[in-house]
Amino acid sequence: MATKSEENNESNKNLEALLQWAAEMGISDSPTCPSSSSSCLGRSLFVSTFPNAGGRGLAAARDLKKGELVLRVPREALLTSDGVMKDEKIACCVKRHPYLSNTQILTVCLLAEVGKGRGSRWYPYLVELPRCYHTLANFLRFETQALQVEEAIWVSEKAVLTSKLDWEIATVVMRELDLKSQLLTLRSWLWASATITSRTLHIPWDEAGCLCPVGDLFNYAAPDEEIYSEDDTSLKCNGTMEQPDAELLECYSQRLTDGGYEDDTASYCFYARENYEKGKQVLLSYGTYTNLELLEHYGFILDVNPNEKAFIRLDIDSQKFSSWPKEFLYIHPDGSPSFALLCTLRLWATPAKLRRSVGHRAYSGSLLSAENELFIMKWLANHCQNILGQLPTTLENDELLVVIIDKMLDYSSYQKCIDLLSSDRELNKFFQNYGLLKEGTADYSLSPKVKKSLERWRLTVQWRCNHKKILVNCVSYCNSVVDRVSSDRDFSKRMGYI
Ligand SMILES: C[S@@+](CC[C@H](N)C(=O)[O-])C[C@H]1O[C@@H](n2cnc3c(N)ncnc32)[C@H](O)[C@@H]1O
Repeated sequence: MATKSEENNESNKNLEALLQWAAEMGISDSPTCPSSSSSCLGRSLFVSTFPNAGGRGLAAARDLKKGELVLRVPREALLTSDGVMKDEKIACCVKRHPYLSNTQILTVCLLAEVGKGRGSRWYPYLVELPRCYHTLANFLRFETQALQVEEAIWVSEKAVLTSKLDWEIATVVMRELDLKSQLLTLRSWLWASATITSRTLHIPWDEAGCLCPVGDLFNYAAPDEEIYSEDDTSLKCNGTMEQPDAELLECYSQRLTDGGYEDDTASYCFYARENYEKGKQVLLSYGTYTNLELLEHYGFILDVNPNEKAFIRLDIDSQKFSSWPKEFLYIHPDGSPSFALLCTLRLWATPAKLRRSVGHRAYSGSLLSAENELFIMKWLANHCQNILGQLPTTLENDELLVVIIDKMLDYSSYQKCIDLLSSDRELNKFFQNYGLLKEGTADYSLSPKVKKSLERWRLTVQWRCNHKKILVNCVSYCNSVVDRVSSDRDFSKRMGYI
């Protein structure tokens, strides 16, 4: 077995080979001043490791100015379905199966290129791809259940089932392509589709996107809040004060990226989203995602995510009271209800015969009456508390569990973890699942398989912690509004309650 230092040497060599190949393909971080260097990086960017912000990523090689072009990747270097299908055999095979989705086709193309080994024109890129992903489709049952929230479990189970179904359908084509047996497995499919969901970038001619060598080394930062605010009613209501405009939302989301394919130079271009000091990590916004979406598509979550939303089941038929779609009814990370949720609750708490006459005020975000506001705030606080009470563990439990899992991930031997086992039932269950609670197992070291599972489990516990924190924040938020409205008559007057 290779030692850690042998592995590091191997990985450095692979990275050097990638950067040299990329330079030969015309990829450059100095697009205005081409150089004949053996690496495509070094003038604006360099590869570095950021243990708490995405692992391997790109850092500024000099002070960078906001808006500066920092990397250009020519179309020829992009791994796209049409690029791979220049290979006649692959093209013919794929074309015989018109029912395949664009994403299935790109997944098959990626596996076909991997199957070519050194014969692939993207070989130096392919060997540098991660070996393992923590996107939801890779979660085992135990890890999925640990999300605790029914809707989140459903999203996770759907991701697992969809991937399996996609694989079953695509297997026929992969057989026809004579792919090696190890590339035909569900495991390989999950690897390839996670590579695609977590690394592709948007291109105008293929909805599956493209794999962008070197450009896919940028780690993620959420888009700036000022670009798009959920409570921006002009955006959501589009003048009618009633229906959010899907086209407008789409157009806003398209702007939330710091890179894009440019026809005039036939290349993917990346721009600095802000000023960066030399040595700082240069980040890219892949789009606006909640933590569950980040977990589903990218396999990580952000502890501070301005786009996080806690969707809660309302137990009321919200459609009867307002025209807001369900996806607009949620709680912000600071505990405040979304504009649409507030509006819906205010109308729901209004007597039926008055609803029509106060509708326009509710839709413009106005409070309806002190009584109405007190009622909905108390109701919402109570509702969040009930939801928290029904979940199997408390926020405090979960926070402790994350600390314990971190310790376990630090320890290489099972022996060292054993003391921690008595502290948590869920932890015992985890080890039982892997048959590690039998006598005589204390000397085992944690296998890579168990470690990967611990990492995925940590993500789910971290996700539910964040979700519970939002519900707790909502209770505090509602209570503070209740206190203010009921105790401060001046405030109530000022706000037009009385
Ligand atoms: C496009 S790749 C970025 C480069 C990647 N770190 C690598 O080593 O190849 C996207 C992946 O990087 C990781 N990542 C990106 N941004 C992150 C962040 N802010 N926090 C944690 N992980 C992040 C996730 O694993 C994600 O799926």
